[in-house]
Amino acid sequence: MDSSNKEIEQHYTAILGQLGEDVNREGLRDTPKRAAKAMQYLCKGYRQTLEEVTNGALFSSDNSEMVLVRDIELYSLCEHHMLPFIGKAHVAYLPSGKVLGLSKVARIVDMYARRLQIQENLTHQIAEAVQRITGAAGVAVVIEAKHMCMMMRGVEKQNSSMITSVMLGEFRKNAATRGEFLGLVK
Ligand SMILES: Nc1nc2c(ncn2[C@@H]2O[C@H](COP(=O)(O)OP(=O)(O)OP(=O)(O)O)[C@@H](O)[C@H]2O)c(=O)[nH]1
Ligand SMILES: [Zn+2]
Repeated sequence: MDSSNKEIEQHYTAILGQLGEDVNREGLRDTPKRAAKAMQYLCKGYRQTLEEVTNGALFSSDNSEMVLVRDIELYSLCEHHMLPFIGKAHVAYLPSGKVLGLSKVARIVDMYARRLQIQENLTHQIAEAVQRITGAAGVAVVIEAKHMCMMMRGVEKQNSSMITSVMLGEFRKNAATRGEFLGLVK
């Protein structure tokens, strides 16, 4: 990690120079190092696994009613521009013998958000991971986010947001279950 940080740092120095900056001025002296560290943090999901972030926090339960964790804040980077998209995720599942530690749902969201993403794939990856780790009868994920690449540049639309959803298992098959979920996250 240290040697790759050093390399990223050197690339940032070159980029700053190419952008017309004086890379030796005081305010920028440590900027390549800080930027490399920040980018490593924003992409730390590449170095995590589902097993690691859930840490075995899976508990036996007879409850088969919907578990919903809503309004999980989310910071990711779009893979097209490497600019942030920011929003919230709602994640629900129908337990089938096992429930997941509450915080682990948010940790799963973060693990996939802290990579270069498009929102559709992020939504899908979270749903598949929750399904895989819990063996749930169904999983639903909705993400609503604003993309800086659409706001700060490009088409420059400040008020649009993107909503994506993935429904697996019972949430896909059963309109009433899906309706209950959508009603709760509205
Ligand atoms: N579907 C989807 N598109 C995204 C996401 N994030 C960014 N984009 C879009 O990716 C597209 C890339 O289009 P290009 O034409 O290759 O790139 P560009 O010239 O920078 O496009 P503009 O943003 O329209 O200026 C743009 O339409 C972005 O809005 C995402 O999460 N999902
Ligand atoms: Zn983008």
